[in-house]
Amino acid sequence: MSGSPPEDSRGKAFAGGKVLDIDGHNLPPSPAPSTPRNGRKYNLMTELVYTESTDQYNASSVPIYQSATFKQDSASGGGQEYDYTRSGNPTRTHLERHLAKIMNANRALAVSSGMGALDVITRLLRPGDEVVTGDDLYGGTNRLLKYLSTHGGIVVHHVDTTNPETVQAAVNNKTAMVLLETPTNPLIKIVDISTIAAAAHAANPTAVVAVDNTMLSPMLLNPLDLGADIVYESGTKYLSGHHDLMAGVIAINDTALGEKLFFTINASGCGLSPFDSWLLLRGVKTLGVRMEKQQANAMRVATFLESHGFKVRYPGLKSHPQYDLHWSMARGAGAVLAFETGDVHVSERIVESARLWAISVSFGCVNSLISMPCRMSHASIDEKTRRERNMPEDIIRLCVGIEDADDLVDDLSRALVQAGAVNITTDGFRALGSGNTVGDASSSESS
Ligand SMILES: Cc1ncc(COP(=O)(O)O)c(C=O)c1O
Ligand SMILES: N[C@@H](CCSC[C@H](N)C(=O)O)C(=O)O
Repeated sequence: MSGSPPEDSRGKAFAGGKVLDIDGHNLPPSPAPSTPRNGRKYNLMTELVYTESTDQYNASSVPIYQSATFKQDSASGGGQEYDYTRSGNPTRTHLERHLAKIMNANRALAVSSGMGALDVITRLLRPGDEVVTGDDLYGGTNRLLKYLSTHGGIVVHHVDTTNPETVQAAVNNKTAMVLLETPTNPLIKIVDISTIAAAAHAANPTAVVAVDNTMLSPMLLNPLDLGADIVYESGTKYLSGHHDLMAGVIAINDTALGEKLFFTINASGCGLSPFDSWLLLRGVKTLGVRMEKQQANAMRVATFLESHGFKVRYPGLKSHPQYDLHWSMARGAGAVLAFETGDVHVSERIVESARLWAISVSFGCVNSLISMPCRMSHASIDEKTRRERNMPEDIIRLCVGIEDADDLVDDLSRALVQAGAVNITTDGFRALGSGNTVGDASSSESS
């Protein structure tokens, strides 16, 4: 599906050419797709901040076109780029072109939330279609898929996506979509995008492979380069980085697929607002520096926990069972990690003892968060299903921010001790039930 050359659909609309939607109707003029994906001039850290001004006054920060409608030159209903902000807005177009560039895509589309992005994508499905997806998925994704299987006539197969053969076995000629997350949320399992995309396309060439890249962001992973047809992510997380907006982003290479997705966005009215487009563009510019610091802090925290005997899930650690696979695809480990304590009440006490780490859902923000996924972000997955999918109730998720690493480790260390999560001796502490006591409870630099 991927790899079609870029095409300016706006040109077709203006030339009076017919661009038809999936049901055979004329499409409204859509804002021009981005410049070609290989049109990057600089390295990613530079491209994140570099945009060519499209403003008549050469404004350094793109203006917020806070206008719902645009005056037209004539009554003929054509001949200009924008008519109504639901269909297109200059601030949103500027953002979308910037996102397409950094997501290695021909086109990017900005919508009102990550779930809004998935909703748009799943409207490609028709009753009777099948979806193959993971058994460890963000709770909201699971909820939307469950809704579609209950009310939309879609058959959803949840399989172990860490095993490409299992995915391949689940794909058949009714499979319209393969939906992947890597690392998975919250168990931090790694999924081999290239192998699965190749196997899915071989088994059914019309199947669309969609990857949720929220956990890593385009800073660390480009699923389109690995054979995915669609990449989407919650812009609420790393892309914006400050938890001050909700946004979703979809990126594609295939022109026709892009038009279908744009049609749904315009028809359903979920395009990102001008103000949030501006905020997201501002956030993206610091994605590189934020991610570098967040990853360094996450590695420090993961190493600290592991050295004190906790079972830590983080692809930056060599102990991660899919370490090599992760690094064969990605440029970094991200800043979300999870660990278990063996006791749900101990986990609860750790979370509630933390002070610097805010008890909060979400991730990708500049400040550090701590949560219990089974009770918070993934509570919409019922307990029986969580058990069937081996989601440990005691799992704690840490979403690491840009604070001073010593402060983060010290606060966590204090919370572990206060919660009674560790055995303390004169020479240090170690996770309950994990063997010898090592480390020094009073120092973040221990072991
Ligand atoms: C992996 C993942 N995908 C998608 C979403 C949905 O994003 P949003 O909250 O912006 O709707 C979230 C979190 O909410 C998420 O964690
Ligand atoms: N109440 C919300 C929970 C949002 S979870 C946000 C984020 N994806 C995370 O993983 O923390 C809901 O029901 O969707």
